[in-house]
Amino acid sequence: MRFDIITIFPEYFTPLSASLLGKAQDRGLLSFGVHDLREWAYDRHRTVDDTPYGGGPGMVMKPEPWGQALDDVLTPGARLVVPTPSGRRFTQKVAGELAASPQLVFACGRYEGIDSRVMAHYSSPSSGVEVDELSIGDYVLAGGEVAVLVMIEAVSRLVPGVLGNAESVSDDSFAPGRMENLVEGPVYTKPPVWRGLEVPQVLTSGHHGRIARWRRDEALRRTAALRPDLLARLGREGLDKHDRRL
Ligand SMILES: COC(=O)c1ccnc(N)c1
Repeated sequence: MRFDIITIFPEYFTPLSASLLGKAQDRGLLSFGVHDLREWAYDRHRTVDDTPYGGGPGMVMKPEPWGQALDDVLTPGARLVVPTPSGRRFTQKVAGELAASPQLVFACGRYEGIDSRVMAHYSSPSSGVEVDELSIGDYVLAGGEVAVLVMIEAVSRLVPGVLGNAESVSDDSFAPGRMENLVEGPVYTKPPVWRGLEVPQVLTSGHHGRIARWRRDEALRRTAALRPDLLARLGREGLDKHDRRL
């Protein structure tokens, strides 16, 4: 899977060569291209922004450099992702959708945002590109770069082979299927007792059926306590025949 990022702060993306993502690159599972938008700003001062039409504070990113950059970077079938607080919510489900794309191109906006004609241009059916304006939560950042790091990490771990065999995404919080609209329960490792606190006995019973039931109960309990909004979405169809007794 190919990720391309267009930004005026390419240095934000040095973490991509670290840990999980670095190893996945070495194994050829993922590839990243980080591009400085100013490479496509052809005026003497390499200008990428200007004052907003209609007045108001701040600056808006000019369409010309973005159009040149995106024409060069986008390939057929790519998805153009524009991180913005006004976008649709980025969720585990959306991450799964994006993980199916051959190429994701992220346009990192700064200032008051990117001239809206850029998204309109690439949203037209003739562009052959799908445009997603996505938000990682209800708050505003100085630029889209941090949001892109969040989305790249959430998406790339879903790409087959990126996580080791020992790790599975199917039991993650929010994972489609049994965990959709649920958060995971508590986890434990050695030592068996720590500062007088013991590991729940069921987890050392070796009884896999009971352990799975306990984990499901704890996920429901934790979701009810911390994310009642998710539990409301779970509905009757999201519960299995044993859940009703909770
Ligand atoms: C400039 O981008 C943002 O402020 C942003 C992007 C994605 N999600 C957000 N919640 C904010």
